[in-house]
Amino acid sequence: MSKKPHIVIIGTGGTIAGAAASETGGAYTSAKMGVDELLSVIPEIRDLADITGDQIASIGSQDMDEAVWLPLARRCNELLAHDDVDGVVITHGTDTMEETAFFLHLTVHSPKPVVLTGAMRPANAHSADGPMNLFEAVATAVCPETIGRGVTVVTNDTVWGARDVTKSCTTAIHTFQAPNFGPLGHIHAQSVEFQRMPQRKHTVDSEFHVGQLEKLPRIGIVYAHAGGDSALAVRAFIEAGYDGLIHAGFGNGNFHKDVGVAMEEAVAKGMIVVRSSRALSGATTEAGEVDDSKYGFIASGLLNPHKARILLQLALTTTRNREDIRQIFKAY
Ligand SMILES: NC(=O)CC[C@H](N)C(=O)O
Repeated sequence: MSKKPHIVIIGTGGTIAGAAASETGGAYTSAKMGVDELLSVIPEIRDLADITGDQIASIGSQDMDEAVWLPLARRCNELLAHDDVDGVVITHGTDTMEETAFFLHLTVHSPKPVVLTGAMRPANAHSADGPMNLFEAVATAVCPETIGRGVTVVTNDTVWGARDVTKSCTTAIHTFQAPNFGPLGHIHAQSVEFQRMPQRKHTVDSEFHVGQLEKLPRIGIVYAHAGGDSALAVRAFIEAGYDGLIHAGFGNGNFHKDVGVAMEEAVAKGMIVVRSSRALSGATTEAGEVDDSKYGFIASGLLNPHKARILLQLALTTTRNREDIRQIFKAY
């Protein structure tokens, strides 16, 4: 009999490890169960792989930040460098799962699978989605075809690419979607079928290294709405000495004229200003109503505001040159 793959499951918390007061719903608390307890609900996972559990945090992912991201990326790099580790599965709250996935997509330097999963229903709820999601995440991590596809998210029988996936619904178990391209693949009866590869640079081709980094550049996000009040938020970030700013704009990254003035002030102070969109799909393009070359802004392309923030944070660890950063937004 051939040796089973070795998968490390890293726990971070979230609803998948959450406990509700009642099995039929209602209030609950995230991050109550450790990896071993999760595994005890689905012993069949051990038929797929030899599993080692590792707990790096126990939080609701609304509290996720660089204090967890940096050690998590280092831990993944460390583990995957070992010949006897075939992949990593990370259990995570769903609120910021897409951000952690994209951060790792750009900072883990291995072709081996890194698969994030979570749940919308607490572990002790009826029809909890966590056990099947965890089982399918491990099935994806042991699948040889997952190698080289970058960091993935597995939920609801579906494999999503870290760059594309977003939480689209506040409560439904089919919350994860990739509005522009759809999933990378599907899972049926433990077998994973892929349809496509991510095209942009990631993992082994990434130039971003978290090595000894203790913190990330400070980037604020400002949300567009009818009226120009967000100019106040832009100026608050300028005064706080932030390194950059993402504008979650209207449609193709448009901004109210008063907010545009404040964004130009940010550029004049040396901040990098990226235009993204509050729309759910489509790219923020350079050739729209805004001429970025006139303002010194950068367009985020298909990255939503919170993923554009991560790419800008990492870009600023390598360069402060606006044109270089513009090229980074075209490459990743
Ligand atoms: N469904 C969830 O995982 C959301 C729970 C929690 N807010 C988290 O993201 O960790």
